[in-house]
Amino acid sequence: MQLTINDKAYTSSKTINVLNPLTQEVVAEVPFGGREEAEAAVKAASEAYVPWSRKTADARADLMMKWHDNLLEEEDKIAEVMTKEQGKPFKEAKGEVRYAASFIRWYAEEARRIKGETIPASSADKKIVIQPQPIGVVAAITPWNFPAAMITRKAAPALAAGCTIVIKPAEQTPLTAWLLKEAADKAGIPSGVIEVVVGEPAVIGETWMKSPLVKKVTFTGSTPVGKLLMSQAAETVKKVSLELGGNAPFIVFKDANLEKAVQGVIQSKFRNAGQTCVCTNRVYVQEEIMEAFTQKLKEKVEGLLVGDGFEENTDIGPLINEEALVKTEKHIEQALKEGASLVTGGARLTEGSPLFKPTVLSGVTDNMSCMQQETFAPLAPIAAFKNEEEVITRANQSPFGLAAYIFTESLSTAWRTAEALEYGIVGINDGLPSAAQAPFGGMKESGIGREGGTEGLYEFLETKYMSFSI
Ligand SMILES: NC(=O)C1=CN([C@@H]2O[C@H](COP(=O)(O)OP(=O)(O)OC[C@H]3O[C@@H](n4cnc5c(N)ncnc54)[C@H](O)[C@@H]3O)[C@@H](O)[C@H]2O)C=CC1
Ligand SMILES: O=C(O)[C@H](O)CS(=O)(=O)O
Repeated sequence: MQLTINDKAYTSSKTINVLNPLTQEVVAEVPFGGREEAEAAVKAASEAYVPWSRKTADARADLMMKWHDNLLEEEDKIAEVMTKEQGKPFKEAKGEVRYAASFIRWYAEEARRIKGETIPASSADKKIVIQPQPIGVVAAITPWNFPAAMITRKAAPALAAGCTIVIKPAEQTPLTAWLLKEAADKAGIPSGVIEVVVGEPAVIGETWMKSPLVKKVTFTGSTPVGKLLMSQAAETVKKVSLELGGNAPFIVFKDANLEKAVQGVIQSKFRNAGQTCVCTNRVYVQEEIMEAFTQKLKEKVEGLLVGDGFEENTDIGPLINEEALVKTEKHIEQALKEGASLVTGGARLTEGSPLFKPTVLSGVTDNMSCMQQETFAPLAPIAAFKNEEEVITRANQSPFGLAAYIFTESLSTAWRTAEALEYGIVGINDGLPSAAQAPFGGMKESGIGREGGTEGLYEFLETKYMSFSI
């Protein structure tokens, strides 16, 4: 695959192999850039910034919609590449392409509604006007788990605001990123407005964080890397948006609709083989319904098909790498050693396989690693709770605060519990709350800022006011 920066081929002679996580086969060999490529991308984005920001909102929006249309036209092609390099089932990959495109559409519409306002001045001879302005060149660093949507969730609001953007995709999934870039080029989005650099994470990251041309950094990935970028941003006081790790509690009250609650666990736990930052990581079930809920969940989980993402009925594909599999095995082993019980699953499909059986543990306690840490795998540990006050306290006992889920048929219970939970996203009888129009993001160490919604647009705008003496 020929990657370019500002329409010029990489100078880096280094390459990496993109591997299929299911088969370990080489999907493609791609150039692996470093400082030179990172600097060239920022230079191109900086040169493209003034012309792009001076286009009318309509002009930017029209080009964005052409990009949107190109993605939908190439849905199958992009999804096929995504399944090959990331492993998610093809049907999920197609859904991700549509989800990714939805951010472009939503922000193309928002571009036309970036408004200022006037403020009544304290004296008759003054007028005060607020004028939102684009922040400038944006640097985005994105993860492997959503190779398309995590790019457009950053690039779409940035372009709508009038910014240009340099993007470093995860080294595991550069091909999807490149297809998005090609679709943008085909839409007529000028060179330099979106630049994609595949290469050394630490080198590219440090180059962009040190560059005075980069005004904003937006990152989705692990909390440790997010903290590093935040510290690097301090040197030039860059604005940061961080979407980091999670540890989502899924709370099932005794009055919950059991069918809905079980379906909610399936949706929020096993999507992308449990490799999403909003995946349920802890299931809390009120003790009165523990037996009925666990049995129903066991039956549903055992109906999930683990296998090759290109098989039509596959529900769960491979984990991204061996490290992820070993972490999952350790979480299960430790829980069982400390008294938890295996309800279903608990191992790889076969010895050494990258496929992990969807697993449910019961009798889990809060001190276990599978409850304390983000497993990022198809593991659902279940713990019992007695009452609302207790479960809220336990659910909040985490340094993370991204997503949480509540299943109950009582509006009062739902409202009280949702308000008390320290999480940026709360699904109430809903296991799939993410949407382009909603401000996605976390509290505490799950991140800073929001992506999606109008809030997501303002992450790429500076607020300026002008005071006129008339
Ligand atoms: N919030 C989310 O959606 C995600 C959370 N995670 C969490 O992170 C854990 C580890 O996953 P990884 O893929 O290893 O995440 P990671 O944070 O290492 O990688 C995410 C992105 O950061 C880049 N990166 C890594 N080190 C960097 C550095 N020093 N400077 C600049 N960029 C750097 C990577 O190349 C990739 O593009 C997962 O198990 C999960 O718990 C991972 C991916 C997405
Ligand atoms: O980072 C993630 O895991 C995604 O943001 C999850 S979602 O947006 O697809 O819900």
